[in-house]
Amino acid sequence: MRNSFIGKRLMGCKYASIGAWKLIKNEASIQVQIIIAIGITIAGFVFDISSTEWVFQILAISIVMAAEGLNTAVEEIANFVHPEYHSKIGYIKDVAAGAVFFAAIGAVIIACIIYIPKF
Ligand SMILES: Nc1ncnc2c1ncn2[C@@H]1O[C@H](COP(=O)(O)OP(=O)(O)OP(=O)(O)O)[C@@H](O)[C@H]1O
Repeated sequence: MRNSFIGKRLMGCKYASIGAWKLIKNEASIQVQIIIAIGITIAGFVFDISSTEWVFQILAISIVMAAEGLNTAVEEIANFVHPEYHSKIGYIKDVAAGAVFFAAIGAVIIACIIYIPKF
């Protein structure tokens, strides 16, 4: 079963869920984003946002968290392959963090479009 096509896909899901749990358990930035995601989800129920608004809100939360997870992986690789100071490592880390910044800006804009008209 483990070596079958479906077995390998199921094992992939298992490893991915373990990775997600490691991110939640070990990474402060992901923990902060989970708190923000819970807060904005409660706001979604309080303000009774539409199905379309839910879709964009869930997409924004997922994209920010996925980008943050990938940024963490890049940081871990960089620290592993070159623990000492190097300008290239600094560049790599800054560029990876920049990707999270793009996702976060998009999420803030989506939140403004959804919630500002409700006040
Ligand atoms: N080995 C290094 N060589 C050069 N610059 C580095 C190095 N490590 C970190 N930096 C610089 O310091 C910044 C912060 O690095 P750090 O590894 O603390 O990332 P961080 O985003 O603060 O991590 P975390 O999300 O775990 O708090 C990087 O964006 C980079 O500019």
